[in-house]
Amino acid sequence: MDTAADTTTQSAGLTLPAPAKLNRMLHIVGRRADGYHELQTLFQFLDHGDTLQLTSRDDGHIQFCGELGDLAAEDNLIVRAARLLQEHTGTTAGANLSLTKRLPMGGGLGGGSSDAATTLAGLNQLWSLDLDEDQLAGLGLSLGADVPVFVRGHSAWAEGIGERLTRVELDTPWFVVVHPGIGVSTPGVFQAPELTRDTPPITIARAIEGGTSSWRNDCEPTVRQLYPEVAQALDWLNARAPSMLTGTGACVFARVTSQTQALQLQAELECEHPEWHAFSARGLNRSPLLNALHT
Ligand SMILES: C[C@](O)(CO)[C@H](O)COP(=O)(O)OP(=O)(O)OC[C@H]1O[C@@H](n2ccc(N)nc2=O)[C@H](O)[C@@H]1O
Ligand SMILES: Nc1ncnc2c1ncn2[C@@H]1O[C@H](COP(=O)(O)OP(=O)(O)OP(=O)(O)O)[C@@H](O)[C@H]1O
Repeated sequence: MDTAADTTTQSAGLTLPAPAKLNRMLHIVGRRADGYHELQTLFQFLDHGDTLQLTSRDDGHIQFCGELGDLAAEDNLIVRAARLLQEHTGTTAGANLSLTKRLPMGGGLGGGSSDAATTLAGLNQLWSLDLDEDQLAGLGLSLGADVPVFVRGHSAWAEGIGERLTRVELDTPWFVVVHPGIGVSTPGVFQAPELTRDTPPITIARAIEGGTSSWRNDCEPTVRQLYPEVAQALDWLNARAPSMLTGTGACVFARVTSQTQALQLQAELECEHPEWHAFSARGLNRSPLLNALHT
């Protein structure tokens, strides 16, 4: 039994958050030749998300443990991020990666992208690789367009397919986030003929000066049409507080004025709609990942 080695590995471990994101607004301003859509969006983090435990091992093996349904290891963004870092740096180190999954998969909260970013940043530290933020964000982009914002860890205005980022400061209200218990297909939404793809581009200043009451998500009308459960959740929330879709859904979120109001709304919702899942969380302009890495 290799107790001494286990103890050493344990003491070198890290426990890090992989927070959710919200798209506080999302405009589709065009479509590229490869079919991907050009977006303008405001990203903000939530103080709610997954937790990843990372410990180093010296046999080069990447061992994952966690509940991700029937997702194959080669599709798991955590495993892919770890292998990408190994290939890029040539390190001989391996890792045990253990995930506590709280964010619904494919919910528009960016859980998979956030897990990947936490893996990149955590292993960079654990393996003493010394890659800088730009290098990690570049690697992250090859895993998914939403990964760089989680690596950089600041609220951001994003353009392109979401990879051109400008840091911003947004209001940080409480939110009630609701998953209406169904899965939304992101490719399906982006392929829908009725999707609005020609919103005129605006400047960051105009987006921010317009304020929360002017923010909307161009995917919302299409998602409402394709998924009546999302429409029902939005209508229920909108009757009580200003509410929107995040990403392509399925999650929707209500902006409220206090934690008390958030918890009251969540309790009312859980009573009337036990088939939906809800949580309350506060908006953050700095990701809890940055705080955890720099303490
Ligand atoms: C819409 C956002 O939620 C905004 O944060 C994200 O950009 C979506 O990111 P995601 O869920 O990681 O989605 P991806 O796995 O990158 O894309 C799934 C599919 O959606 C379509 N897609 C996605 C993003 C984008 N800007 N244009 C697209 O047309 C593409 O067909 C792509 O194959
Ligand atoms: N570690 C992971 N956690 C969650 N999903 C993962 C992971 N690795 C790969 N995936 C795949 O990525 C898909 C999208 O996951 P994710 O939870 O990031 O979606 P999302 O919340 O809709 O993100 P976005 O807002 O970027 O669209 C999942 O349906 C799943 O197939």
